[in-house]
Amino acid sequence: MAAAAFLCARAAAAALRPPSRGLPRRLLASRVAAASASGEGGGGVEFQGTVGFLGLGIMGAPMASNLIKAGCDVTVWNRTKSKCDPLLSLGAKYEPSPAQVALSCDVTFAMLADPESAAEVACGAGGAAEGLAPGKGYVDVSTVDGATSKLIAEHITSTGASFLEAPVSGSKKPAEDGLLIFLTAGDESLYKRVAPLLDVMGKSRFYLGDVGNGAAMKLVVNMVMGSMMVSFSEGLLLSEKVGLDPNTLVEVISQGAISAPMFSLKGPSMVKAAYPTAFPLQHQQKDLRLALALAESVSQSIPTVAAANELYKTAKSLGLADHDFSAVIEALKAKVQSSQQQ
Ligand SMILES: NC(=O)C1=CN([C@@H]2O[C@H](COP(=O)(O)OP(=O)(O)OC[C@H]3O[C@@H](n4cnc5c(N)ncnc54)[C@H](OP(=O)(O)O)[C@@H]3O)[C@@H](O)[C@H]2O)C=CC1
Ligand SMILES: O=CCCC(=O)O
Repeated sequence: MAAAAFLCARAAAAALRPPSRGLPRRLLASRVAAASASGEGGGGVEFQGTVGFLGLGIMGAPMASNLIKAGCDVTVWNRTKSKCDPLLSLGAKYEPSPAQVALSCDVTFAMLADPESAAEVACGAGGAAEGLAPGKGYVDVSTVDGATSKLIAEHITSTGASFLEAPVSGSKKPAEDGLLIFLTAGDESLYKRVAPLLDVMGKSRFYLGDVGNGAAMKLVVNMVMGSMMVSFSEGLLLSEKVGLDPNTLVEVISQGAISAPMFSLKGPSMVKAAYPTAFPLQHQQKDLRLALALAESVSQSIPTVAAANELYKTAKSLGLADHDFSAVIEALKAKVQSSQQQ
């Protein structure tokens, strides 16, 4: 086994020790490094091998970075090559296509924008499937629908490799801090094999059975989140309209039964009409679109989500696709303005 891979195994084992769970990741990473350097850290679960990472956007970059900082031997690829540079500075290797990453690594993770890009990177020309073979694993952590995930699973497993879907709950900051929540489904032995890596990048993980269940869980969580954000936006605007200070509303909400980290985190900047991107609005709208299709597939009506989706679509048409999803409040403002003009 390569020295770096061994270090990764020990780092991951150290990361699994119960007292370390929930610590700020930087502290954990330095603890892991110290444990490795001192020769401490035998026993526990070990990851044996090299790790590929495809897709270095808002989420993929910090996730890959945490693996590197934990001592893993990581090879990266991104469509826009310049986004690989910070990872290369940290010690990552580079390969010029998803196929070559998959060929050179034991397990490859993918964090892509949407179903189309996830399928293209896994199954398209030069895609990961071309580099996979028996004994290798492919873990798709992108948020996609179950049908896309099953399609990718079929391509991957037809090479003899194993497949795990593992979308994440948690945004940019939890990704940086290694505090994501993994919603996994698919090959259980691959799940167990990569568990040490998931524990470097996240604070918890769920194994949900067959491929499609992780995607479904993620879409249900995000449809609730998208509707909550719309309801919160309506409250902020209404409070202002009736002469209240929306900052006080944020504080009142934070102390009561509907308190949510999302409101406390995003409320103050929303009041200032600032939307620094953690979760791009276009991805939230994609998730609502996919959740609506999921609900349709079991003939369930989700009218609140349908209404929220329309607002995110309006926000996109206002040029806010790349802003944080909290910018959906601007679609409401536009609606209020146009109704006042009528
Ligand atoms: N941001 C968040 O808070 C969270 C996001 N997610 C989900 O994670 C996934 C990634 O999100 P995030 O990192 O925020 O998104 P970004 O938009 O920051 O990154 C998207 C990534 O996908 C790549 N990509 C897009 N289209 C293609 C394509 N056609 N071929 C190859 N690569 C492509 C981009 O490459 P390039 O750099 O070249 O554009 C980039 O690496 C999404 O599915 C999202 O829903 C899940 C949890 C939280
Ligand atoms: O998919 C994005 C989720 C963002 C979050 O969980 O805060």
